[in-house]
Amino acid sequence: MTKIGIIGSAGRMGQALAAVIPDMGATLIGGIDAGGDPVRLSNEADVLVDFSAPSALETTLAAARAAGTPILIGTTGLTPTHHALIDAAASDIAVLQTGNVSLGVTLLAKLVREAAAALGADWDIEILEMHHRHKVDAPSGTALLLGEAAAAGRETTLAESRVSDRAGLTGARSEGTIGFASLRGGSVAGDHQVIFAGTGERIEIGHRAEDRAIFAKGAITAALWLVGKAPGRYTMGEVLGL
Ligand SMILES: NC(=O)C1=CN([C@@H]2O[C@H](COP(=O)(O)OP(=O)(O)OC[C@H]3O[C@@H](n4cnc5c(N)ncnc54)[C@H](OP(=O)(O)O)[C@@H]3O)[C@@H](O)[C@H]2O)C=CC1
Ligand SMILES: O=C(O)C1=N[C@H](C(=O)O)C[C@H](O)C1
Repeated sequence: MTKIGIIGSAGRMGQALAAVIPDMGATLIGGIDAGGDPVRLSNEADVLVDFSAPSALETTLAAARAAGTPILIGTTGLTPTHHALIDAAASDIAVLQTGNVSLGVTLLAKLVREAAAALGADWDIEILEMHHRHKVDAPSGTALLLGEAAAAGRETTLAESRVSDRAGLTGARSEGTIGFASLRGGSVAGDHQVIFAGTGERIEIGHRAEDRAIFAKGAITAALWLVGKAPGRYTMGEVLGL
């Protein structure tokens, strides 16, 4: 059976992962939290699953590379520097990083890309997300993933079109921008809505996560898929055949 090591094992996602692993033909061989040793875990595991904090990523990737262990990265709040580290690691090991491991959001991203391509820049795109009161990063990794899909549909980048800090006298909306709004409260597992606002009509498509089990199952499916893959950076679309 495939041996899985978890980075962030005592957290909300770590616990959700531990609950699904026995039913997915895998074994949980260990996990670490802040202060834990990723080197030993990387050497013992066939694949690592990371749902922790951005500050953990550099040492985790170094340990995974040294051991030749593939890794699924679900942690959000990553910066361009983290993405550069992931790109570098992908020259030695198989890596899949995504802001959302669910089937539903992976399909939603594809639909958003198609809609953005079909509608053109005079349809304003706004992305609304709501998460539980404990979440520490905003916009969510999923919202950014959906924004990237929308930008790709328009043949541009999110870096060129992102607006996520409206407050005060903002001025009118600039055409072609992609706006973000973040709500926090209660125990919401993760709601995302993409709004295409035209003149006189709107299209709204979205996804609601009702339980973290969908993330845990998606993460383990992806982790098992990564075992034995050549070094490189992979996507959930490739895992799910979408
Ligand atoms: N991609 C996806 O589909 C999903 C992504 N996520 C993301 O996963 C991450 C974790 O979410 P969640 O489980 O709710 O968060 P929690 O705060 O519940 O858990 C985070 C865990 O990571 C541990 N941790 C912190 N720093 C380190 C470190 N340096 N090394 C190892 N472990 C560390 C914490 O340990 P300690 O308490 O000791 O600090 C804690 O146990 C977030 O970034 C979240 O956005 C969540 C769901 C789905
Ligand atoms: O922190 C969470 O809980 C979640 N984080 C991910 C994100 O930032 O999009 C995925 C999911 O929405 C839950």
